[in-house]
Amino acid sequence: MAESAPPAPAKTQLPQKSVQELVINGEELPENYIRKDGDRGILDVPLVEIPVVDLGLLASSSTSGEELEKLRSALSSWGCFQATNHGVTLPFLDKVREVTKQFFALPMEEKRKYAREAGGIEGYGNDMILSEQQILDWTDRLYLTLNPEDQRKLKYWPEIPEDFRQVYSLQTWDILHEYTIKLEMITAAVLKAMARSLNLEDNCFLDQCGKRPTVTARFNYYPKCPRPELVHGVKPHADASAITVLLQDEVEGLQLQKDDQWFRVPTIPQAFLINAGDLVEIMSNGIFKSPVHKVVTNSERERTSLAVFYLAEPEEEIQPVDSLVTESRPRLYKKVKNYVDIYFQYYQLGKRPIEAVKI
Ligand SMILES: O=C(O)CCC(=O)C(=O)O
Ligand SMILES: [Fe+2]
Repeated sequence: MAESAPPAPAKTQLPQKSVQELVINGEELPENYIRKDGDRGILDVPLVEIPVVDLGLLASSSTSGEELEKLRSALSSWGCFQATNHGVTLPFLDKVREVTKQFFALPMEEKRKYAREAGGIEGYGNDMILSEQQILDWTDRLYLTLNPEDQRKLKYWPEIPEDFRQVYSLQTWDILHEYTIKLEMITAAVLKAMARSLNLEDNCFLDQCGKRPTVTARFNYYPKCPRPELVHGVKPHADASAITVLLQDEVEGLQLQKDDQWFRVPTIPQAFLINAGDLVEIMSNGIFKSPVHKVVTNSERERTSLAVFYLAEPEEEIQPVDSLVTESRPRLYKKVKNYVDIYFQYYQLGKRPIEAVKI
């Protein structure tokens, strides 16, 4: 990154207990989960109809004009869209949802085999503790690197439920591997269409992310919370990715901020919610928005989701595409590499990481 060096990262510490254990033991809400901001009673916000984009139509040149415009408009206003007709069948999506639920339902000693280690990021655990004052999110997670394949840490890939790693139906690939491959195609098609929607060369966003982009998966589990208004499922943030592909279950919880107002995001069983991340906001010189979002929990139902982050190769330089910098639209962001490092350093200070690269 350029001149302004961010502060050194705090060492991640091992969490004492998963949120699930707190719930099982019927413990009082620990102090370090209770929000100190005054923003209470926020569960009942308006539902927003996020634009739905048909990825099949985007791909076909005879029909793509209108769909491209929908994509462009959705990403420049909301920063996200519901992607349908993406080529992944509903039974397969349901299978992914099911193994996610099965994993978090395993006995604690089984899940602990995949526990995150001190100083590490990957594996199973609760919110990563980055600073002492941090208010923890009401969530447990399993965090894995999917790509490049040679960087997978298979010791964190659950063997139970067995579908997670082993044979799915007649194929030799495991579910998560298969899901990774399907998402590779979808993310490439979407990043190309995003470029095309701005009259740019198809590969201009993809190329900036490098030949070996990092792709990570975050399986999120939000146990029921006796006092949902006191905690965050996930506190407000924007993603460090180029794009994020989110698979929600049937329980609502995601909220999106636009013009200082929060909106509930609906769940659509056959759709992915795809959002722009900070890298796309930078590359598009601010035309596409990396939306601030958060998750609220509820006292009646637990919720799971799977977020897949398509990131850049760490050493690749990301910057606004030349032709999007004009006299009327001056360059908004500096050149940046290793954005994930900057991201966590600013996040722990409660700042929006993208501020670090604004000109
Ligand atoms: O659980 C969700 O719906 C969203 C999770 C999320 O924002 C994230 O993992 O970055
Ligand atoms: Fe997110």
